[in-house]
Amino acid sequence: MAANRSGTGARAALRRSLHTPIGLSAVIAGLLLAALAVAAPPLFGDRAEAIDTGATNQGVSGAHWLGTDSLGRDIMARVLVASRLTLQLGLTATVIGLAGGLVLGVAPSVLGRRAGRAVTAAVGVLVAFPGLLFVLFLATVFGVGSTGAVLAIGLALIPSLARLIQNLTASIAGSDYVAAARILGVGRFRIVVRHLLPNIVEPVVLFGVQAATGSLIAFAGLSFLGLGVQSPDYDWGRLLNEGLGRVYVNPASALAPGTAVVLAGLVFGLIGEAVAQAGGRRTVTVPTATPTDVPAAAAEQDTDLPPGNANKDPQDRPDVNGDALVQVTDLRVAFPGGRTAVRGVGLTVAAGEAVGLVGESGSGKSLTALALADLVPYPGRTTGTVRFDGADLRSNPRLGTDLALVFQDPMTSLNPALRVGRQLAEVAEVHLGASRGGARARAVARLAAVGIPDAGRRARQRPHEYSGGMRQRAFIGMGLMAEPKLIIADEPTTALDVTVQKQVLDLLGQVRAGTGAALLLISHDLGVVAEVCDRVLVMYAGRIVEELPVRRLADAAHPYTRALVGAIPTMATDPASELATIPGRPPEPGEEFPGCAFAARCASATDRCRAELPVLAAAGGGAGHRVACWHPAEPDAEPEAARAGSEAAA
Ligand SMILES: Nc1ncnc2c1ncn2[C@@H]1O[C@H](COP(=O)(O)OP(=O)(O)OP(=O)(O)O)[C@@H](O)[C@H]1O
Repeated sequence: MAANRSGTGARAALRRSLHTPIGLSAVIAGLLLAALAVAAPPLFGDRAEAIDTGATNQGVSGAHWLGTDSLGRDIMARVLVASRLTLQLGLTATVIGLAGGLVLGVAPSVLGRRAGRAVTAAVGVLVAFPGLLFVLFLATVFGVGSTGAVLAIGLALIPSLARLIQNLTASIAGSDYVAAARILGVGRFRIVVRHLLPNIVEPVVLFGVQAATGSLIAFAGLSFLGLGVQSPDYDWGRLLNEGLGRVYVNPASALAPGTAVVLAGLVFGLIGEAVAQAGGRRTVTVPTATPTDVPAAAAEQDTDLPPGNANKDPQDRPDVNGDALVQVTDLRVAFPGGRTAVRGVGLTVAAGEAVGLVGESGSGKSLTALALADLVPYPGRTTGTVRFDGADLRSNPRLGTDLALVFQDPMTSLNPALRVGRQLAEVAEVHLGASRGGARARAVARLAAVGIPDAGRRARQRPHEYSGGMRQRAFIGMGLMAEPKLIIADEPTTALDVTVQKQVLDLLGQVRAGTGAALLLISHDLGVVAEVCDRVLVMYAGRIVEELPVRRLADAAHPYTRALVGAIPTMATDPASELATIPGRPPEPGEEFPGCAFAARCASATDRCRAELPVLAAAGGGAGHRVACWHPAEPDAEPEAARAGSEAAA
C-alpha cells in the first residue's frame, strides 16, 4: 500500500519530520520502546521469574527497586519483561483491526452497488455498538486468555476503522482523477490499489497509531479484569491487577505497570503526531497557476501535433446525420425526490466534429456529459440511449481508448499521489498492453506533444509541482495516450487564468486537428464555444432549446440563445456600458412546468408558451438549425442584446 505513495516523497517527508523536535523525539522514543521489548526478556527474564519465598511482598529497596510480589519476584524486572508481550498483543490486535477495517472500508468501492451498500449498512450497525461493550462481549465469546483478548480488541477496532476508510474512499472515489481512471477503463481493484489507498495512507496510519494506543489500554483493562493474559504469562495489565491488591503496602507495585502503559501510550501518540506532521507538510505546497508558468509559445514550439485550427472551414464539416459518431436519444438524468436535471436530450456529434454545449449554470450540461460516459454520480439515474461509434455505450462501455474526458478543475483531475508520467503510462499499459518502458516513453512523448517543456523531467514530477495550465495540458495528454475518437471537455478552462485559457483552447484545437478526434466542449461561455466549435447546442433547464452552426449564431432564433449572443462582449462593446444579463433565474431540476421552461423570463412569451412544450423543429437559419420555440425570431431580426441589457439594468 505504502509502496504506491512514492518512495522519494515519503522519504523526503520523513527526513523533514526528523528535523522537528516532535519527529526526533518520536523516533528516539519509538526505538527505545522497541529496544526494551526486544532486550528485556533475555536480560531480565530470569530475575523476573525467580521466586524468593523469603522476600515476599517487600517494598522499595536497594535490592528490589520497585519491591517484590507475593512470590518474592522482582517487580521492576517483571514490568520490563512484560513490555514485549504487552506490545506484541497490542500491535497484533491493531493489525487485525487495520486489516479488517481496510477490507470492509474499501469493499463498497470494489463490490457492486448493492453489495457495497450492504457492507456500509453492516458497518454502520456495528459502529453504533459502544466500543467497550463490544470488546467485553467478544472477549466473553472468544474465552478468557490472550488469544481471545487479541481477537476481541482487534475485531472491535474494525467497525470504526472501516467507517473512516469508507468515508475517505468515498470522497476520493468522487474525485475527477478516479472518474478519469474509470473512463480510461482501469479496473475497480486497480483503482483501489493505485488511486484510493495511496491517498488515504496518512489518515489511516494516523488512525492505526491511535488504535495501537487504544488497544494497549484496552489490553491493560481486560487483563486487569481477569479476561486478558492468564498466569503464568503476564503483561502490564495483569501486573497492574496483581499490584493493586498491595497498593497500600507497596504503591510502586501498581504504579509501575500503570506508568508503563501511560508512557507507551505517549510514545505511540508521539509517533502519530510525527506522522501527521510529515503528512501535513506534504499537502501545503500546492502552487497556484500563474500565466507565466506556461509560456505562450510552448504549445507551438514543443508540440508534435500539426498546427491546427479549431475553427474549421464550415464547408468541411461532416454530415452530422449520416456520419454520427455519437447519437444520443431521449437522455434523462434524475435524482431522488423527482429532481430531473436532464429532460430528454437528443444530440449527435459527427466524427471529427467540434460541438459546443452551452447554457447557464445548472442547465444540465455536465450531467449530460457524464451520462455520455456513464459516470453520473449515485443516486442519479440515467435513461435513454447513447450510441457511440455504432455501439450502445451504456450497455457496452467502450471507454479508455475511444473516449477522453477533460474536467473543469485541473487541480483535482490528476491523482496527487502518483507521478504525472506514471498516470499517463498506466493508460498505455492497461489499454495498449505496452511494456513499462514503452508506456513511459509514450507518456513523455504525449507530455511533450501537449506543450509540457522538459517533458522527461516533468514526467517524474507529481501534479502539485505543475501549474494549473500544465496540469490541464497533462490531463489532455493523458486522454491522448490512446487514440480517442471523442474528447469531452467539461469547462476545461474555467479554473484557469485567462491567458492560460487561450493556450488550452488552442491546444484542444491542435489535438483535434492532429488526431481527427471529435470534440464535445461544454461551457457556459458562448464566446469560447464560438471560437473552438463548428456547431453549438444551447441547453436550458435540462433540454436542448436550439442547435445551429456556429457561423450562424447571429441568426439564433430562440430568445434565450439571442440573449446569450447579446451577452458576448465584442471589441465594439462600450467598456462603460453594463454587460447584458438575462433577468430571472432558471428553474430548479425539481420544478415542473407544462410549457416552455424559459417562458417566465421571455419577453415574447404567450399563453401557448406557458401551456405547451415546444419541441425542436427546423428553423430559418439554414441546414442544421433547429429551435424549440413557439415564437422564434426571424433570421434578420435585431439581436436581443440591447433589450436584455436594458432589462437587466432595470
Ligand atoms: N449529485 C447530484 N445530486 C442532485 N442534484 C444534482 C447532482 N448533480 C447535479 N445536480 C443538479 O442537476 C442540475 C444540473 O447540474 P449540472 O452540473 O449538469 O449543471 P451544469 O449546466 O453543468 O452547471 P455548471 O455549469 O454550474 O456545472 C443542477 O441543478 C444540479 O443542482
